[in-house]
Amino acid sequence: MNAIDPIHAEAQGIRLSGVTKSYDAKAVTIPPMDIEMRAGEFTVILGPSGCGKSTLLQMIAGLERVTGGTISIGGREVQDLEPKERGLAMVFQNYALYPHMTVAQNIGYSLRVAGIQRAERDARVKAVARMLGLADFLHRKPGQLSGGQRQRVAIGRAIIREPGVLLFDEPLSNLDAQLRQDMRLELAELHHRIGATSIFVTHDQVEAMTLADRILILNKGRVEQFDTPKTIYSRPASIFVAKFIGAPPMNILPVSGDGRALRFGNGKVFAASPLKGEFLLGIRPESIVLDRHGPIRAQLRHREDLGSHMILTAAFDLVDLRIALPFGSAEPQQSDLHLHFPRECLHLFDVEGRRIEADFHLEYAN
Ligand SMILES: Nc1ncnc2c1ncn2[C@@H]1O[C@H](COP(=O)(O)OP(=O)(O)OP(=O)(O)O)[C@@H](O)[C@H]1O
Repeated sequence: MNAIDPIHAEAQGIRLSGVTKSYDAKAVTIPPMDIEMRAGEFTVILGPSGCGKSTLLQMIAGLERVTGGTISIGGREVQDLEPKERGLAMVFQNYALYPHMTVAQNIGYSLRVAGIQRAERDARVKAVARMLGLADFLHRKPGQLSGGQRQRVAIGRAIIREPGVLLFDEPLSNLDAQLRQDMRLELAELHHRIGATSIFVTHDQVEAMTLADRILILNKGRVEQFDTPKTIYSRPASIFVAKFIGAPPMNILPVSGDGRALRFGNGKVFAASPLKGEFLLGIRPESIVLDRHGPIRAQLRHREDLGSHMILTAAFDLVDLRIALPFGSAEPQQSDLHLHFPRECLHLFDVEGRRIEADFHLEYAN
């Protein structure tokens, strides 16, 4: 133990090979999955309700059995081991604290079970409590704490044994918006201090973008993309990812290519490109530029002022375009909008919704 960071874990890498899960013979919840999380990495699992986030986390934790495949932690196969034999700890959404025990007893519980001497236990409980800002509450019962303090106790209880892997299942979802934000920052800092490999399940894309080294996006149990927040945002691997990250979601426009150009907007806008067939072009609302000389025309239908920014909805060709304007931008004075789509902000997908890297540039026909 070192004097500044009393809790420091030996981080363990995690590897899933061909892991599958079926709760019953009729449906496959997780088709074969191969992923690897590096030692010390912070992975956020993100996806819509029912996509299998908790199932995946619980298989790693050992609370659900795998139907097939292997899970290794630190190079050791664990899929047949009990949760307590896997060298990990878990923090849940409902804190599951012992109500009759004090904060100190809750945090130190696993050390007591492990037969660690009182003096050492007390010293470690105090160190963890200091780290989590709980030093003044050690003698209180969970019922005398706020939601955020209770969640810190649950985290303290998880980290005190210095697990190589920490698993979080929506730990912040019961907290109000301000507390969520504070706890998010605390968790990020804690992760850096402890150094454990962390896996965090959430519905919240802001949590995912701010906490993760890499985000694992699941769709019906399949991995859509597993990459850094920056890459997920700037080079989404599919329309599913493109629309899942970012609010309002990315605009998607049908385009068709004749081998020389991709045309959209009644053929008035085209992209010189050798692609042939039907495609989908994506542009984020915040990437569209209002520009008096912009060659793309759209009809303003609706505006929503959100304080920090404004969202315009405008009819373009057969779709409604969403346009996000930062706070302080000049508001359009008429319903006839002139827009510009910067080339570097355009994404191209095939009709199945998979990203295509293609060389093209926009041109306009008058
Ligand atoms: N014990 C179970 N028995 C049968 N089916 C289950 C069981 N647990 C989960 N499922 C099913 O497996 C699928 C994935 O569920 P899971 O809870 O992993 O999703 P999730 O992404 O965590 O969802 P949410 O975000 O709503 O918590 C769902 O279709 C769910 O109905």
